[in-house]
Amino acid sequence: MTKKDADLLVSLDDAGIRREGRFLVRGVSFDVRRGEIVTLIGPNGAGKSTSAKMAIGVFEPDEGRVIRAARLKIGYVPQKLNIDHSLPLTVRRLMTVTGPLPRSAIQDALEQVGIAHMEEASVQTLSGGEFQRALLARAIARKPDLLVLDEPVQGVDYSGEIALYELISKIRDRQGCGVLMISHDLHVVMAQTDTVVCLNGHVCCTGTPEAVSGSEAYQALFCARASGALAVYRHHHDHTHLPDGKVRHADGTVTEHCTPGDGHHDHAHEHGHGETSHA
Ligand SMILES: Nc1ncnc2c1ncn2[C@@H]1O[C@H](COP(=O)(O)OP(=O)(O)OP(=O)(O)O)[C@@H](O)[C@H]1O
Repeated sequence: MTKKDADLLVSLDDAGIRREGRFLVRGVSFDVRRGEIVTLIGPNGAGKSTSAKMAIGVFEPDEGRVIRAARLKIGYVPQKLNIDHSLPLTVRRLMTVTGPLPRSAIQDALEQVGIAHMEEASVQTLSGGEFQRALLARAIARKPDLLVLDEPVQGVDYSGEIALYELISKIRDRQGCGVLMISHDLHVVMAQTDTVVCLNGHVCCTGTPEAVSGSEAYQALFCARASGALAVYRHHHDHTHLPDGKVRHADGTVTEHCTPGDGHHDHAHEHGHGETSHA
């Protein structure tokens, strides 16, 4: 990597993907370092999965650059996993479908995610939360440098979501890996995230979520979401997305779209994410 940073795992610099004559995403820049949790948020179709796939090398950028650390080991939890439900598949087998693993590595990974007792269970019988844990175990079993999770809380209830994000944070602490997560929703991931990248076809804003300290603040966050109130995090904007999809710039001009050149305010302000017209 050219960036002089021993902990840097992956770096996207103004990266974009073009398909059929249009950009799915462009102007995407962010870094993931060892020990850091970076969360991509944004509405459906915002380009979160596409950006994550650029980060891990599934897609090569059509513009800009993506650099990865040499010999980077990646553990990936995809958004969807098509499992043929007519075939019996145990959790242990799920762990090894993409390659062999020593039994001790399987057991250690299942233990880390809290389902060691389910090694012989059939995948079809797992609850949503248990299934996500099994996928997580599969991704961490080979001790990746970078763990990439596309919507890790699908099919998981509310308290299960919090438990899963806490688990991901624990895995980061224990394995010292970097984590790139995708979420629809900042509110629940907020407490476990170091950096948030808000996407809407491009990077709208990047920032550090407010530190959530102690159980009281954590509760407040939980209630804030339940009541439809807005979580607060810091970021910088120099343009506003209007409800009709147009973009109002700092100088008051309105354009059909934003451009990768759209930067950020030079002063921080607090912003309720639910209020932006990204969604
Ligand atoms: N291979 C492709 N060819 C053409 N369009 C694509 C391709 N892959 C994705 N898209 C489109 O690119 C846009 C971004 O998709 P992407 O899956 O990255 O969004 P996302 O933010 O992850 O959305 P979601 O929250 O719904 O998963 C969408 O409009 C999608 O339909």
